[in-house]
Amino acid sequence: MNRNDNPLPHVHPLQDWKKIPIHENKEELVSMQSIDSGLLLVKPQYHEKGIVGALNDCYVRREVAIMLVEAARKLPNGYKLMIWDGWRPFSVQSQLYDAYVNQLSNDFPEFSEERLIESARQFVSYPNEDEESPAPHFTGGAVDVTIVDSNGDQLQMGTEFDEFTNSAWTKFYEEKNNTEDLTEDEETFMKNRRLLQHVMTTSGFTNYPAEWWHFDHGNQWWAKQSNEPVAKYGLVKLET
Ligand SMILES: C[C@@H](N)C(=O)N[C@H](C)C(=O)O
Ligand SMILES: [Zn+2]
Repeated sequence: MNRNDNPLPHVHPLQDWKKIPIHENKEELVSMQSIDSGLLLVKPQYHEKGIVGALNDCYVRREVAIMLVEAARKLPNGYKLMIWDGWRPFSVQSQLYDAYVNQLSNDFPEFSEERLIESARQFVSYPNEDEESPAPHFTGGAVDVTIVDSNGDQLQMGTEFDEFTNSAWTKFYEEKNNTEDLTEDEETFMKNRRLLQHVMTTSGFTNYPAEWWHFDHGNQWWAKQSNEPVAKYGLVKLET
């Protein structure tokens, strides 16, 4: 990351989500590889990147799996939803968090400890295993996804997965469009993000505003964004 791509705003876009009570409904985690809808592609990114402990599959709560198929059905003919990540082991979340804090502290040595942590948590959740406020990917209710077209190509969204820059903010191109003319490519990124937002949010997911690829259902981030008084998914472990 270069200094002109400072990860600002450095505040977490969701506030006070930790106070939302969790009434755990004990739905099981299901393997996305085992779902044969013909509409989903499972490409576990952290396994592909060689992160130790990352699974070669994506697991989500049962209802979330059903909702992902529903979202994929809303795509144009031949398009598929690509699932990059779902439930995460503690070791994977910790490695992602530590690596990003280290990267930020190298790139921005002048940052105070507080600013470093705030900036890091904008893009990678602290690996909190507290029952009252678990990291979203510990609940089986968080997914990282994109769209693949009928040629098997990923739609261009303007950033790669886990590119932690301002342009990863879901509304980045919408806001740019309000103040200047977008290039043809930028128009495409904006429209592709709109399509992903549409199929996911009309299927019951909420989007995390700092990442166009991250969606939630049932956990505290979802409850916060959809004004639900309680969350239904808390900390869950994968039975092996
Ligand atoms: C690391 C990235 N893919 C992601 O999922 N970020 C959110 C904020 C998280 O770690 O919970
Ligand atoms: Zn995510």
